[in-house]
Amino acid sequence: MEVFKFGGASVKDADGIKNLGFILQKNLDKQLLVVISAMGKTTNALEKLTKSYFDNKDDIFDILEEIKAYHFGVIDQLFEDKNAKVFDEINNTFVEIEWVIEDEPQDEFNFIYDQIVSVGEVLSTKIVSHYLNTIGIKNKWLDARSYIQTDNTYREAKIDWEKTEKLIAQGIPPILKEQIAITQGFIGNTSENFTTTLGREGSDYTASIFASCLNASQVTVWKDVPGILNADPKLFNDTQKLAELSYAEAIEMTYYGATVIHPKTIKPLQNKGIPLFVKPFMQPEEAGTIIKEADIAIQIPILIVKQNQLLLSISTKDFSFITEHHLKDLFAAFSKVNIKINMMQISALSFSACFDEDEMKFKQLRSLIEADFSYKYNNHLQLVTIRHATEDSIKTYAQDKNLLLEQRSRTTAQFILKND
Ligand SMILES: Nc1ncnc2c1ncn2[C@@H]1O[C@H](COP(=O)(O)OP(=O)(O)O)[C@@H](O)[C@H]1O
Ligand SMILES: N[C@@H](CC(=O)OP(=O)(O)O)C(=O)O
Repeated sequence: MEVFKFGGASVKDADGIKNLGFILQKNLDKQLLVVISAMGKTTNALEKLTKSYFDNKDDIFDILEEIKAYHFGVIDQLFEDKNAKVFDEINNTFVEIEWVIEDEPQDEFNFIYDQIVSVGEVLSTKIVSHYLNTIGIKNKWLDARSYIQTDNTYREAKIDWEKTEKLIAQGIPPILKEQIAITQGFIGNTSENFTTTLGREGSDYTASIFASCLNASQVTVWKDVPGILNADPKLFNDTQKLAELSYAEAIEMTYYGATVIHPKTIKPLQNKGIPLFVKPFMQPEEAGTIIKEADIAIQIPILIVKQNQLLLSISTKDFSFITEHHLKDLFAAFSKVNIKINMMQISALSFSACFDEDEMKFKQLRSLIEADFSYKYNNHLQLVTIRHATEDSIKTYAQDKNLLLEQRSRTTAQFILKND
């Protein structure tokens, strides 16, 4: 069997959903499980709605109406029969949000976030499933929450692999023998039956979880790019496609911040030796990129840019050396507030760490360290990583820029730059 994953960009409008149908039509000879994200920028809009609800703002119903209008606009274009069941089903799905926002917020933000934001994937999969039925592609809509079991770390839920594997391996193969399965990316379920989400852009990871538990022969993620390129085409011209990548290189790229695939996606596939294809949904016949176990020499520099970085420089209050004892306390503080360090450097008198800007977490971190340490920081920075860097690539992307910190290893050069 195979797993396909369609992201938000591929199902952002009626034409996108028709194109998905076209791709599936060409793959009806396979046993297929299809994972789908929320349509277009729906997750961002639901995030905005959740914040507005939590902050008791007045614009909450306007935001909801906008999300509704977008979804009903798409189904209006897809379904000629205005009495089709899908209209009622989508309406009822929105009622789930209305129930939540009817009362004042009582629960913590992350819990509420997951109950509301998860609805985006429920909506998109219901629409796609009904549409496929109308064009004669027999399919079964599955609630991913009946399979993907997690802990209760809301917004960043951890998979309970044992339970998940059992549910998927027992429940799904008989369905795939009969028809295509359509399910949601990004969402899971706790043992108390509450909805969780796996972290932004987590649908790629969902595809990988299903594939691993079903021992799929391959996974294809359908994207708005020709495959994995040596840089984000939204930021750079003249990018080149990488036809093949090793699992290790793909893990490194996503670790350093290449957003084309969710960082947690590759490992479960690598463990089972399942190849991952990244293909363009607009040119489905194209080869795209294959990620697999192989020794693949990379011939060109790969460029990864992370925006909105904060560089924090920490010293002891009496300007004594930074010792392992200090580092132990500092790492404990970073870990406690859940800040992931993207790059760090230690000198005699200071410890510097670069991480994604997050006002709330940074405030918590400062309150943990300021009794023992003094600090200064710069924000709105860029972290540029060049894998397989050449002198030319370093000259082009880092030299003559406002450089705050750099680090180089045999394969990777990293630069923290101040935006001009
Ligand atoms: N190295 C890269 N190669 C290709 N695309 C990249 C790369 N780095 C970042 N991207 C971005 O990833 C986007 C596709 O990923 P994403 O938007 O998460 O897809 P989806 O949500 O549809 O699954 C592209 O539009 C591109 O801007
Ligand atoms: N809809 C979720 C999950 C996801 O993976 O979406 P996409 O496949 O469009 O990146 C998000 O936007 O975070």
